[in-house]
Amino acid sequence: MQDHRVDRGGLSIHARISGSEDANAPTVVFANSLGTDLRIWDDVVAHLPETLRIVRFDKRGHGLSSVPPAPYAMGALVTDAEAVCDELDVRDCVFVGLSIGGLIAQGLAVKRMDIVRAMVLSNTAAKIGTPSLWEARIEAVKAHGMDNLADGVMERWFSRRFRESDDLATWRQHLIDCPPEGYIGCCAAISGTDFYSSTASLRLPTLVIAGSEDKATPPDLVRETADLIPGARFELMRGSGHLPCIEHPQDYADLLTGFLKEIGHV
Ligand SMILES: O=C(O)CCC(=O)CC(=O)O
Repeated sequence: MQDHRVDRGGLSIHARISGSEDANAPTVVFANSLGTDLRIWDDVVAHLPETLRIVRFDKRGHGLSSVPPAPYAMGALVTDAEAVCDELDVRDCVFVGLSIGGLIAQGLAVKRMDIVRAMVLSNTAAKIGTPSLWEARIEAVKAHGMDNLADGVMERWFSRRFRESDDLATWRQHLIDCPPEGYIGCCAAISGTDFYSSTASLRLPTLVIAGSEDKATPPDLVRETADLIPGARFELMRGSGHLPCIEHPQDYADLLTGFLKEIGHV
């Protein structure tokens, strides 16, 4: 495993490579969700074929990346992902994006077909929420901090079964540890993003994953985005909330591996 720092004009984006050390190996890139860092993929990565080169990164304002002042533009988040891929010589990858990571995937696929050969859009949509929802979330964080948000977020992130387990505390703490500036910055980026037209123009192999108990991006919303892309396959993970990679990592890895086999990436 190698950690990298990708310079973005004074900002530093933290990236991690695991799996194959061969830069020519088939590559899978993972982009995570709001209020999380690249550790959400740990248990999925452990179940993927060893032949893959796996690249993960913390978007700006999250994990070990820099925290510039909010607000952030979606274009900047997409350019961060592009810079990570260019710096690490990623071409023809399968780009897996969860929630805001899925927005980044859609933006990057439109911009850089040489980088993205296929996408996995997980618990995401072409447009997530409304500007008023995001404005209220931003004001709540400014007024009361991350702790105050945590109970509501856990309800949207996880199924009831998971919320009653001992594992919840770890992920709740990750959310509370997220820098408020980074969280607010990314809320603003989501608020300003509507990819309906550009995503409808995409023609590349796409797997779309939803969680039956996802209250942040419910299955119907996710399916609507799958329907925009001709040939996209929609999969519903039963008993999962917004973060199926944490709740059911083996099943999630199996879905990814099946898709990678279908498109000849493993
Ligand atoms: O998870 C995301 O990236 C955005 C959707 C969201 O707001 C999830 C949550 O409720 O925290």
